[in-house]
Amino acid sequence: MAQDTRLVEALSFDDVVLVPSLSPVEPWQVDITSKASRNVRVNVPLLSAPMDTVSEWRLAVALALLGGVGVIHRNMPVEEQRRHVERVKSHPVVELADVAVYEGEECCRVREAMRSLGLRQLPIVDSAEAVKGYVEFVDLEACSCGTPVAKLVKPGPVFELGEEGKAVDHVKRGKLDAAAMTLKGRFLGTVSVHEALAVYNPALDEEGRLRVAAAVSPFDAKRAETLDGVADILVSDVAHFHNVNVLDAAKRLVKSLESDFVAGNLGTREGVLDTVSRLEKVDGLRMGIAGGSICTTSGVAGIAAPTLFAVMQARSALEEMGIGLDTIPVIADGGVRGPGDAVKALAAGASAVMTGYMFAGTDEAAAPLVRIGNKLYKPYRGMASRGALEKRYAADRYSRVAKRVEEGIEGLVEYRGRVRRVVLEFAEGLKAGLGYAGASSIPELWRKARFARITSRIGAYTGVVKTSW
Ligand SMILES: NC(=O)c1ccc[n+]([C@@H]2O[C@H](COP(=O)([O-])OP(=O)(O)OC[C@H]3O[C@@H](n4cnc5c(N)ncnc54)[C@H](O)[C@@H]3O)[C@@H](O)[C@H]2O)c1
Repeated sequence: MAQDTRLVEALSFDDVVLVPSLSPVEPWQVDITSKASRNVRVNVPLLSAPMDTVSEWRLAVALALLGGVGVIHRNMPVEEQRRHVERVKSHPVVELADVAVYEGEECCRVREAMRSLGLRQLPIVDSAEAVKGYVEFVDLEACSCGTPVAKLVKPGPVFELGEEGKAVDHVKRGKLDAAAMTLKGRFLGTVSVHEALAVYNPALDEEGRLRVAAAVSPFDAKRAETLDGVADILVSDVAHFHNVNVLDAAKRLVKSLESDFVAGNLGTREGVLDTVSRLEKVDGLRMGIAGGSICTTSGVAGIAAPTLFAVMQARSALEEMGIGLDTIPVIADGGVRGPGDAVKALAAGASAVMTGYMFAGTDEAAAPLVRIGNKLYKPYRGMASRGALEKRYAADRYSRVAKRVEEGIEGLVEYRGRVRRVVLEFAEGLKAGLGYAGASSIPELWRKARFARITSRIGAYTGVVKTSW
């Protein structure tokens, strides 16, 4: 029977798994650096979605310090959006870490990783994350006997080492500035090897400033002009980029742009072919329609391009045009609940994932904390929800009303603390995933990954109520 082209298969994250492969790498050796757009490298392939409960300067700073990129939302006047972008660009690049003390095998791993990354110092911060000093491993060779030698290289009011006798010993036996030791402060705990390393890898531009992106509508030339050259990336933020009017507007818009331009959202191979062939400049593709946890487009309009399917479609289109996945990076946007979904998106051809949900409950997300009973939450809403649309029309006189229907909901997500933990756990999950797939980098994952269809959900997330994370 001839295949009915009116019915294609659109896979989403829960329809597939990646199958394990012979692996030449340990998870901690996996390189997860990637690209957010043609000219913007990231150390963690993670972008925050331009949503008004999520992405403002505070989250964008925290995320860039951790190696990803925040996309400032456009639900505000353009001058205000530009101030958010500038605030990120002018933020000091301080590497954040708590006090780190390493011993034995762990120390050897730190030494190895610090060497490979060319790192020489670990900072000490207070609870407000102000840097109080730097500890340097001056004799890394000493690791094999389990005794890293620490030296304070930038004295300041440091910390009281308290009952952490180990730390005191190391520091005393080392070359820590004695004067600094007597100052009162607070012991701030320890971090794992990976935490210490991840926080040392901020996403920076050529001038050493934090990377940041900003959302724009292709119809809003003034916004794009105001943000061009200030934000590293301008990210198109419309539900249906594959619309003749949107394409025409984007065609005019990109002509004079200096910043990278990411087109989207797109969901199909045809959409990508039309976009890349019509626009002079496409530096990334934002793929996925209706996949988000707060998105109701599929219910309201019967339309969806599930994120995994959309990434696969982009990959076929780029292959058809002979364009490398590394040249026009694909961003998987919508429905990414954690690193497992992200590994699948990357394996399908994405260079990075975009999420609002994973960040919505963090301290740094734009919405205020809400207490209900004895539990803490943060508001989270779709950008096509009633509240978000009302705010947009009120704040932005250039907005046009194209539809009179809501395509998103407003709700609450559980508070989940600092964004640092979310990103570090995410990075560790990715490394584990690539390790299972036998890939030491994302481009290798593109080549090696094998998917399998599954007939029902497997493993965890069934029945057992999680008490952590
Ligand atoms: N990623 C998603 O799945 C998704 C889905 C819905 C909305 N959203 C978000 O919600 C916000 C509002 O999005 P928006 O695009 O609806 O608002 P919008 O009013 O900014 O629409 C922009 C343009 O996109 C085109 N367009 C949008 N929906 C269309 C449709 N159904 N048919 C034909 N053309 C259409 C029209 O030209 C419209 O003028 C944005 O931030 C958007 O990213 C995202």
